Amino acid sequence: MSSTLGLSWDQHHLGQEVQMGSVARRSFASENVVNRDHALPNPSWNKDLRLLFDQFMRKCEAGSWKRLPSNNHSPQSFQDFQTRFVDPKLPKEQISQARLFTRSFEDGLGFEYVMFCNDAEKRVVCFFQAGPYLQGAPGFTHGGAIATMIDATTGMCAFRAGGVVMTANLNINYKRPIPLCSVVVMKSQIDKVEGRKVFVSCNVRSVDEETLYSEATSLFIKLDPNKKLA
Ligand SMILES: CCCCCCCC(=O)SCCNC(=O)CCNC(=O)[C@H](O)C(C)(C)COP(=O)(O)OP(=O)(O)OC[C@H]1O[C@@H](n2cnc3c(N)ncnc32)[C@H](O)[C@@H]1OP(=O)(O)O
Repeated sequence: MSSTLGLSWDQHHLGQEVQMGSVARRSFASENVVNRDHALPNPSWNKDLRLLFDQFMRKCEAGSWKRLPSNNHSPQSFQDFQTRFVDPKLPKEQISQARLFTRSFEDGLGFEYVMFCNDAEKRVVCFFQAGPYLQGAPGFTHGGAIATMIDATTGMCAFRAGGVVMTANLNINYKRPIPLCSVVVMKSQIDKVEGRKVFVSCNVRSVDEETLYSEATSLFIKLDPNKKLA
């Protein structure tokens, strides 16, 4: 598959590391939204996801890896992005409705995941549990959902290395179908940076690493602060 997917920095991470379990309450338009950190265990996480999470939290204590928090919306970063790259005359109403696609499902139904980064090695690892609403072929995860998570993971990798980027190209080889509700390990790394181009690769494997589900390469472009996107 070759596609151009994804605004590939996660406007909700933006390099902020927050305390585990922290909950920020924001008044947003007329509604109050509990904007919690979704990259923490919840009752829908299966044993594999919890084990991987615990294993990497121990690596975080050792110092080389960092857990990346993840909220479903962030008015401030949205606004910063819009001010820098988007025509300010575009309608603002939709901002209050905006949610990060991958965090828009109820717990356990869609994308359950946590990412960890190792900035020194320019790597990001994502542990992803595909919920039942992500079905494609019966019993298996939809290819678009897999592409979304590859885009999110490689995008985070590019963002950590290069700042605000967008996906210009994403190529995926789907080698084995991913059983629905299973956990997979997505490992991404920066291959090279040429000017504004950031090349990232990614593989998706089973928890025991025996099965290679997908392989991907992505090209991200660092946004030019002097160019508007729209
Ligand atoms: C957690 C993650 C959240 C994910 C949220 C998902 C949100 C979304 O789905 S929306 C995002 C989907 N992606 C997009 O919409 C991007 C659309 N594309 C664009 O806006 C532009 O093409 C953009 C910003 C990528 C690059 O534009 P621009 O800054 O003008 O760069 P441009 O000058 O054309 O190119 C820069 C260099 O990259 C190269 N390049 C650009 N695109 C490509 C490409 N597809 N393939 C190869 N090279 C490319 C150019 O040739 C040029 O190279 P060089 O410097 O050697 O001449």
